[in-house]
Amino acid sequence: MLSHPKFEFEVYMSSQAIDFPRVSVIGLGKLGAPLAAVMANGGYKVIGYDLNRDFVSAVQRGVAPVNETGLQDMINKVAARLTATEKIEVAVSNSDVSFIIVPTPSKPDGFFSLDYVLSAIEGMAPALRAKQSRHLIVVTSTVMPGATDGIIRQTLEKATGLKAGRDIGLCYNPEFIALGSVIHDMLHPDFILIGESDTTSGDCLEEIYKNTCAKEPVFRRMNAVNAELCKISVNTFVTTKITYANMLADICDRLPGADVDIVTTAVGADSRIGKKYLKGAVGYGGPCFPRDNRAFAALADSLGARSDLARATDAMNDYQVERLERCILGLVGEGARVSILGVSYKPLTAVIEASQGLMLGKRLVDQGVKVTAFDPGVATEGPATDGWLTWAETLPDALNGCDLAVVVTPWDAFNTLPALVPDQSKLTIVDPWRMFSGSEFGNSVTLVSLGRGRMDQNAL
Ligand SMILES: NC(=O)c1ccc[n+]([C@@H]2O[C@H](COP(=O)([O-])OP(=O)(O)OC[C@H]3O[C@@H](n4cnc5c(N)ncnc54)[C@H](O)[C@@H]3O)[C@@H](O)[C@H]2O)c1
Ligand SMILES: O=c1ccn([C@@H]2O[C@H](COP(=O)(O)OP(=O)(O)O[C@H]3O[C@H](CO)[C@@H](O)[C@H](O)[C@H]3O)[C@@H](O)[C@H]2O)c(=O)[nH]1
Repeated sequence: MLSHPKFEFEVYMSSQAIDFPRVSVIGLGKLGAPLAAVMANGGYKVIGYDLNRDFVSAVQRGVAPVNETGLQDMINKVAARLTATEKIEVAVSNSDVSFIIVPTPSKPDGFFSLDYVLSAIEGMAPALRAKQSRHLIVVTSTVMPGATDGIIRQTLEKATGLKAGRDIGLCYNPEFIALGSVIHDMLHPDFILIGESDTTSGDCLEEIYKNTCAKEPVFRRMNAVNAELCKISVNTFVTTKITYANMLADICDRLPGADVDIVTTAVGADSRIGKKYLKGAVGYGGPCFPRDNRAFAALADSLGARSDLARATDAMNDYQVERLERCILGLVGEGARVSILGVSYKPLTAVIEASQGLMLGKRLVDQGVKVTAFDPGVATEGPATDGWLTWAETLPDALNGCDLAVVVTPWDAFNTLPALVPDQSKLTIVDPWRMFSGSEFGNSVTLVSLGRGRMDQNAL
């Protein structure tokens, strides 16, 4: 269902196996499964472990346990070096380095929970205690600043009787990957972030990445708390940048003659700012970005520091759904039929966590609008919405009989819209990503491009 662009990982595949260190990956989910494959691709012998037996069985059979671009192709190539086990002690005793990549869900106070990480460490402890050689534990899950050298270290030392940094290595080593391009991002990282308990552990990780990345990456090595703060800072900074572009788009909506793309293209040409993640459109979603500013603010609160910027970014991101809703309600009346095109949080993924499309749909339904949704990447039965939403199986079905369609996720598939809209039907298309210029559609279609000032401000 999802299109899989080809990445050039084939040419980097190590031709010979590297006997040492052997790698285990604890948690074979959206991040862990690709990491296991990339480590095997770099030449390492890799053994995976997951509580989910289906994932273990999939890896044992050479099948990708999660849907990620290029993952199955890579698993096919590295099958001889990649295996999995249902026993955590087998994973630990057959490896020298363990990457822990289990969930760290947000708690109501904004902090990330360590329950899964600590439970994984406790599960590993008997096998770690029994080992004759020094093991390296690498926490890859996103954790709060202070966690690795705090409760994680204490739990590890208590459960194993080993001293971290002396008898056993402990590193924090988060990945900067985006879903849909995880393998590409792992092979071509901007930098590798290592928070280390000791130089030997940091050196070991550095050596691993020299073999697994497509070319020698930039390394940033530091203590764990700096690395933890760095990870969450990258995400909060980038979300603030996206939000800045969205704020400009909102202003441009209301400013006749203004065009947010022209403004952000020029602003992004300043090398201090840069053009990436500067598209004024809809709010950001997904499993990572929306929670990071809340965690950052919670951290600042706990320390007595101010976090106005993180809170403002979070609040402004919430406002983006309201902005879209207001625009749509200004264009259609109660009882109208609105189609939401795209509920995945971005193209090329089926993930619907913090989906702008679903949040918009709920708000519109609450206002008496009849809402249908379609997404090229989400299963045809649609997400569980307790029936408040009608799910269309195809794009033509979604357009059939609707008064307004809004492109919330800019899937390439929506470029076919002009060819699908029947000439005679009256339809308004709201285009926050400015995929269309207007000339593609016949006279029966009203195109509302957000982020471009219009003389008609009724819809805003
Ligand atoms: N997905 C991303 O884009 C992304 C990016 C950067 C960082 N992260 C971070 O990586 C971590 C994992 O995220 P994910 O998206 O891979 O999650 P996921 O839910 O897709 O996968 C986690 C896996 O861990 C397994 N698991 C849970 N407890 C376990 C245990 N005790 N032992 C073994 N396996 C266990 C689960 O069964 C699951 O398969 C989180 O901290 C997340 O914040 C994710
Ligand atoms: O100019 C942009 C770029 C992205 N987005 C939105 O931002 C969200 C996140 O997109 P993306 O960064 O592609 O995906 P994620 O998989 O969420 O990855 C982010 O979150 C991960 C988990 O922390 C980090 O590892 C990555 O570096 C970080 O990019 C999506 O809703 C996008 O639509 C925008 O709104 N405007």
